[in-house]
Parts: sequence; structure tokens; C-alpha cells
Amino acid sequence: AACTSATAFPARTIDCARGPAPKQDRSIRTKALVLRAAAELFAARGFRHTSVKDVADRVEMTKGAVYFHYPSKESLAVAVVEHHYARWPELLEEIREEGLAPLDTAAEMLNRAAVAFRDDVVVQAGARLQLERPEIDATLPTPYVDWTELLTGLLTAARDEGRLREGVEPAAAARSLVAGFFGMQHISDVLEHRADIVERWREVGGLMFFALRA
Ligand SMILES: CCC[C@@H]1OCC(CO)=C1C(=O)O
Repeated sequence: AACTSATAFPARTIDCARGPAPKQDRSIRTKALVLRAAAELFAARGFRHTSVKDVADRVEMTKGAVYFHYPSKESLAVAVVEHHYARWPELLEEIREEGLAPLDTAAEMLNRAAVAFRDDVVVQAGARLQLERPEIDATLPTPYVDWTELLTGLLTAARDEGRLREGVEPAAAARSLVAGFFGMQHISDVLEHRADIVERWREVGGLMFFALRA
């Protein structure tokens, strides 16, 4: 019987008996493989020293096949950075299910972000590409602002519950957390390729949340 796949975008009618149209799903899978290969190369070598040919070779495709999915190296960089930022709302949804108090939700978000910066090559590549913005002729998402907004919301909720230290202003505290995390992950990356980022965040984040809690 024909039915509409609830997970596909754009929604399409597929024959549930036969399953999704293999061609489209193959294309989605190929696009994801190309993106991951680009992230691995951008994270390791940076934007300038990565070519579309390098990406194509890594997934054993022709340059033309890569260009079918991503028309330029810049569009690959934009996609990697967009996928970097897409991680955080997903993470917030996961953590919200734990029903933690707002300040603990904020702390857990950043603790899990530290793990993602250590383990997730798309997150690592997005961070490196943001540093290389001046060399990338494309409109990349503005860095830091989404985290600042997310943390401001959580710290405002904490203040309204009387769980934020007296006199702490939520937006200013959110900017401080973002600055602290950004600097910490950069130092860990430069000195240890982020191998010690979880321990370093335990130090920096531990002190900051000690200062923030009522
Ligand atoms: C959570 C701190 C901010 C975060 O750290 C690295 C980085 C990459 O640009 C970030 C961002 O743009 O939000």
C-alpha cells in the first residue's frame, strides 16, 4: 500500500511494502558520507589545504559526483558548520528529558559539549572553520550567539527560581560561560588536541558554576 514516509523530507509517497525509494536514500547516504569526509579533512588540515578533489578521493568518488551534492568547497564548509551547530539543540532536547533544574541543565549541556568537542569530528571541523572564517568566501553562521542565547535562557530561569547567586546578571553570566568554554576548548586543542578537554572543562566550568550558584 502507498504511504507517506513521515521521516523523509520533502515528504514523499513510498510503497511501504517495498520500503523507501532506494535511489533517493542512496543519495542521502552519499551526501552524508561526503560531508563526513569533508569534516575529517577540514578538521585535520583546515579549509585552505583541503580541496574538493581530496574529499572526492577520500570517498572514492569523482569530483563531479561530489559537485552534484555540494557545488563548491565553500558550500561544504557551510554545511559542516551548520551541522556543527545542529548538534546543540539536539543535545538540549536529550538533556531536557532528564528534567534537571535550569542551572544543572546548563552545566550538563556544556559537560556534554566538551565530550562532543573531543569525539565528534563534525564539531571539531566546525570549530576550526569558524576560526578560518576570514579565508572562507561564504556566509557562515555567526559564532557563539546561539550558545549565549541558550545559556541566557537557562540562567534567567535559574534566577527566577532563586538558584542564581544574588547580583549575577543572566546574559552577562552566559557570555562569561561561552568565553570560558571557548577559550578552554581552544587551549586544550592547541596543547593536547582536546585529549584533556573534559578535565579542563571540569576545572573551568567547575569554578564558574561554583560562582554562579546561589
Ligand atoms: C560554547 C562556547 C562557544 C563554542 O565554542 C567553540 C565554538 C566554535 O566557534 C563555539 C560557538 O561558535 O558557539
